[in-house]
Amino acid sequence: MSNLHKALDEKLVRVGILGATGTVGQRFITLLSNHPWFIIHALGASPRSTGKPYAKATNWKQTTPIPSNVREIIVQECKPEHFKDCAIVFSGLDADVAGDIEGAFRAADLAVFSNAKNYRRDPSVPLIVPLVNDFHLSMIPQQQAQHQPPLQKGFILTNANCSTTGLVVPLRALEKSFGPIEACFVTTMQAISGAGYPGVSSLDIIDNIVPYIGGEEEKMEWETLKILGGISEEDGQKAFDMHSRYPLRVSASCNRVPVIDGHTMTVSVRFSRRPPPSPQQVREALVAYTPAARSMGCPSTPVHAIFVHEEPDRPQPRLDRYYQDGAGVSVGRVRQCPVLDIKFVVLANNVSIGAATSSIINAELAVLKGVVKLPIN
Ligand SMILES: NC(=O)C1=CN([C@@H]2O[C@H](COP(=O)(O)OP(=O)(O)OC[C@H]3O[C@@H](n4cnc5c(N)ncnc54)[C@H](OP(=O)(O)O)[C@@H]3O)[C@@H](O)[C@H]2O)C=CC1
Ligand SMILES: N[C@@H](CC(=O)OP(=O)(O)O)C(=O)O
Repeated sequence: MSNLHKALDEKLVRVGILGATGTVGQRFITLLSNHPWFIIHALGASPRSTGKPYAKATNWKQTTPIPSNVREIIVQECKPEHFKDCAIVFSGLDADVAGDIEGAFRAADLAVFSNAKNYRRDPSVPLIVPLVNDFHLSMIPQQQAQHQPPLQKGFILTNANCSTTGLVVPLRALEKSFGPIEACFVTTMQAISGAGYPGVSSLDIIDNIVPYIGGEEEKMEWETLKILGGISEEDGQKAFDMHSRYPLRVSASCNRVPVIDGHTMTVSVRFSRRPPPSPQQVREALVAYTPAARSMGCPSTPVHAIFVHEEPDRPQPRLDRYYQDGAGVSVGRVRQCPVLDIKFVVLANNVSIGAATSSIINAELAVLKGVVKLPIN
């Protein structure tokens, strides 16, 4: 065990949660209330909630009770002064307000780990799915140096759209084993909780499928390229290469289905390599995939980044979304595709690995890599 791991086990790191009362915020609360390194210190939400004890402010929808250590914490306005003692600030803010609030927190030299879409396209902000592209953390010093005035500790790091997250984990595993993928068709069946609370009206979604989620297809199509791309450097300036060295084309079709949690998607891929790998080789590569976060000892990383089902009718959201506490990605039905090369089904828990769990593993990685500055570093 490293000295840093030992120090983290002995002294908990204070963290705050913005948007703590929402769907993603509640998942943060559940996961962080017994985290081995982090302790919840401050909570923020909208003016509707501020000044109230957390238990009164939130409309709790989790299957476990509100943790006793957060029930009485008074919800604050999302202003940096209330979070100045937090080494890490997680954000589950509504995208309508996340841009300004997260920007103000960064300017106050706070480290922000965001679930919102607002900064994902920013060329200085990493978009990190921790089971895939942890090395994009190396962009943070440049973001801090370019900020006016330059920052010592503050930055914004985002995680991906929940559907993108489920897609890129198996794609990375396949590219690692078989080289570039040049085309990908993906069709999603997305849970209602993806739209927050109260989200989609029951009259719209019961006995129905809604074949449109605003902005979702575009996000899947470009976020995938930023996440799977490398980082290039010219004249001392780093830039995300958007998978441009081996162009990948993604076509996404997104649907809302009457499932509470867990985004399912069907995926077909074409590899550059000829002949392409067989379904059995693909299965083996997915099972063998071990992200750096696991080898580095990030405590929230799942044992199996990808669990491959052999049964012909899995994964299913109701049965598989809480496996490994929702932290891994489930894959099944790996088989030949008569149009592209290989097709399979993916299930990812949108609120866990698709949101809060990814943010938390990103923060664990940032601590271990010294990107989050702690007195114990
Ligand atoms: N749900 C999911 O599966 C995923 C969501 N995301 C993203 O995560 C973020 C949160 O989503 P989700 O939890 O579903 O959304 P919710 O609508 O459930 O929660 C939104 C949160 O933002 C707070 N908020 C709203 N307005 C303000 C304001 N003016 N000032 C401060 N806080 C405010 C709310 O506080 P209050 O309760 O006081 O109104 C609440 O805590 C969004 O950006 C979303 O796009 C990303 C991936 C997956
Ligand atoms: N739009 C996603 C959830 C979400 O909020 O995505 P994003 O963080 O990319 O806006 C869904 O409906 O399932």
